[in-house]
This record gives sequence, structure tokens and C-alpha cells, in this order.
Amino acid sequence: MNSPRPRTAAGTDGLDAIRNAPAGAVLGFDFDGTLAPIVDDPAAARAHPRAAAALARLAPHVGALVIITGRPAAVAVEYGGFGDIDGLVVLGQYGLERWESGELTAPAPPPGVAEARAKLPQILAAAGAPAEVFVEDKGQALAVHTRRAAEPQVALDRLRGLMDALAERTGLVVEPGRFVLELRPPGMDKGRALRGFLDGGAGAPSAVLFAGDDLGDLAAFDAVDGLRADGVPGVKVCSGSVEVTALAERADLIVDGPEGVVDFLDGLTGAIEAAAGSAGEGEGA
Ligand SMILES: O=P(O)(O)OC[C@H]1O[C@H](O[C@H]2O[C@H](CO)[C@@H](O)[C@H](O)[C@H]2O)[C@H](O)[C@@H](O)[C@@H]1O
Repeated sequence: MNSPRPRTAAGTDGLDAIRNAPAGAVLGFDFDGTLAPIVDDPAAARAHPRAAAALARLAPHVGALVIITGRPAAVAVEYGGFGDIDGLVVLGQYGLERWESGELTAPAPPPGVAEARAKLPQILAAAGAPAEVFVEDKGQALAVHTRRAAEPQVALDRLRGLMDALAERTGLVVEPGRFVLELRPPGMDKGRALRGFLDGGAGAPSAVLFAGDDLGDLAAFDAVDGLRADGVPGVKVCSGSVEVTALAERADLIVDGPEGVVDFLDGLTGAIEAAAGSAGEGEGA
């Protein structure tokens, strides 16, 4: 299977670098909207049916695979069916949590989360939120979802100012996403998480890739840009949707949602395996 070509020279260099030296490359992925199709109920989200197999096939060829998600890490592992993928690391809650080989490391939530949890019902009432607006309690963070409302963007806009004020009062930050506003601890984002993950590796990667779909993934795109400025080839992949356009504007490569991401992974692995096969034939000749 042929991989789609990036539309930028930097992205083409980044993808070539991954294909040419996969063993030193680090590939990062968002979960919801990138590996898992968006659905109305966050608890019903599951990875694309071919995602876990595609990651498992790619894993032995590359330096590292890391999923960086707003979900609790253990939830992404469960909903993804990722528990058996060799070497996979999942950084949850925007990088606060780390899951690796079945072991989870997670800090205690800051006290502001409990205060926000107690005040959120009043905030929803004050914003006139319809009954379909609900809170997803992630322990470290609280996500207010409006997707199921008749007018999800209107409901989101009405909440924004009140959520900003609550974040300020509780020492949290507001993380906006696809018909969601999250209250979460400050000091971490997907860019810092990616940088921190690379810093914990065995040296600079030969190349880096990050694929995402939502506003929270822009920080990881910033990190890829920063790495490129430092001389590390990199690729920014957007899992395209009509809901968010900000990532597509910054991406080297746009694919068609999670199905496109999985096809891209299969194509990349196929190219790496084909190159390894030809090299083996050359050596034997
Ligand atoms: O960083 P991510 O892996 O993309 O997680 C971000 C948030 O995604 C989830 O919400 C989104 O997906 C839901 C299920 O498809 C959808 O119903 C919702 O509208 C989306 O915003 C998740 O529920 C959040 O906790 C994540 O932080």
C-alpha cells in the first residue's frame, strides 16, 4: 500500500527520515478523533477496528510509539485494545499520567479539581445548559460535553466565560476541544509531554511524527516544529474533520479521520517492511 505524500517539503523530509531510519524514530498519536472515531458518548468510544493491529505491526520497526491523550491513560489503553502492544507508552490526562507495560503512574489530583467538581452543577445551571450537557469526571480533570445538545456550539459558547472564571478560582485551566470544555491542572500539555517523553529516551530521535485532530494537539505540533528547528526531521499529521480546521492549517499531511490514520500506518509499515526486505536480499546476494 502506498503512503500519501506530505504537502510540505519539511513533512516529506520527515517521512523519508522515518522510512530510512525507522529504528530511531518516535511516533506519537492522539486517541479520540485520531485513533478512535468520534461518537456522541465518550464512554462508547473505541479505537478504529484496525488501529491496535496497525500499531502492533509498526511497533517492532520503530524507536518508540507513544499515545498522548486527554483521556486517563488506562481508559485509552482499554478503549483502544492497546494492552498487548509491545513497548507502547500511553501518556494520559495531557501528559500527567504514564502507562507502560501495564503499570500506571499518576499524580494525585490538585485540590482545585474537587472544588470545581462541587461548583460545576451551579455553573451549568447559570449557563442555562440543556439536560443533554453533561460532565465527564476523569479524576484529574472534568470535561463538560455539549455534543449531545440540540445546539452544541451555542451551549459551549454560553459556558465559556463561566468556565474561565471557575478555572481561575480553582487554579485550573480550560482546555477547549470538540464540543467539550475541560477543567484540568495547569503546567502540562501535549507538547511538553512529547518533549518530556523524548528527553527520557536514549538520545535525540532520528525523526518524529505526531498525529492529532483537535486543539489540544496543537501543542504537540509546536513541539514537532521546535524539534525541526533543532534539526530533527518531523511530520505533523492531521486526522481531518469538519469540526476542527486549525490542525489542518498546520499539518504536513491531512488524512481522512481515523480510517485515514490507520491506512497511513499500514502504508508506512508496508514501506518499512519492503525496504527491510530489499536490504536483506541485497545482503544475501
Ligand atoms: O486527547 P484526546 O485523545 O483527543 O482526548 C480529548 C477528549 O476526547 C474525548 O472527547 C471527544 O471524544 C468523544 C468521544 O468520541 C466525543 O463525544 C467528544 O465530543 C469529543 O470532545 C474525551 O471524552 C475527553 O475526555 C478527552 O479529553
